Amino acid sequence: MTSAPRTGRATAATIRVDGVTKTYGRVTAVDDVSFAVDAGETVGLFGPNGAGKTTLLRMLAGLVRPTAGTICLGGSALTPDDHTVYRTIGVVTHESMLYDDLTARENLRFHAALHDIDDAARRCESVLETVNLAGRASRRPAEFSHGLRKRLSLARALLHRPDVLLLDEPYTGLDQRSVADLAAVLDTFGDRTVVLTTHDLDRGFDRCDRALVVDRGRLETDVDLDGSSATAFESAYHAAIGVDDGAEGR
Ligand SMILES: Nc1ncnc2c1ncn2[C@@H]1O[C@H](COP(=O)(O)OP(=O)(O)OP(=O)(O)O)[C@@H](O)[C@H]1O
Repeated sequence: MTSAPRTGRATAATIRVDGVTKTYGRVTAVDDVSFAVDAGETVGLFGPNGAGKTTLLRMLAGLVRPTAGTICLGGSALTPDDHTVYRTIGVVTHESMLYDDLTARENLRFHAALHDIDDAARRCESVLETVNLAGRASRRPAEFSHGLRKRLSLARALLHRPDVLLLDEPYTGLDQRSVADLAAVLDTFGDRTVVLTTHDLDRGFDRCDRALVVDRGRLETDVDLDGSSATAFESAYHAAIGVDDGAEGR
């Protein structure tokens, strides 16, 4: 069930992370991590609080610069000055990156203009429909609940039809219905590439093809979830972070 990191696979990797480290002063948030994600894979970054999941995801998104190592997206190295590669990714992080004084529709139109999206007006309406916010398009995100803001952030991330979607804790703060809506949206994302962080072993297991378990900044194991049961994954997860089954909260 536990497989080696897929860095040696023959297929062209959409994402390649090589020897990436991130330090903040004396804190090593991410410690010499390497992995690859193939086109069309959905990969979950799992691990306890402070493991380094968000830092890794933010480095993939170009929001944080690695202290050492390289990250390539679609064969191009992420560099601070080359913004073209960022057009191929959509990001949903804890910071919603929404403008509270614009309506939901205006937020999307603004983002569409930044990305020079063809047929922007129609695309914005289509994405609002996708995330089930068409009826609230004229309202401002300041009036939205956490779940609605998350949906609008997702709409913004999908707008420019990215090849890769990066989601930081997508399930946090969502009710059952919103989780189901998110699943439906991700289903429409089809065979494109998704990397997400989560504490939710069950939902992560349901959604992901692969789990990368991170602890204290290190990549501890790489689990093929398609070939695993939920129970086996849970055991592998707890073994990787060095605690007995059930001892670490979800
Ligand atoms: N901007 C920062 N400045 C200083 N330390 C940071 C910064 N960002 C993260 N860290 C530290 O890096 C380590 C990894 O943090 P990170 O947020 O990546 O973990 P995480 O796995 O996402 O945690 P959680 O599940 O709690 O969100 C932690 O020790 C954290 O305190």
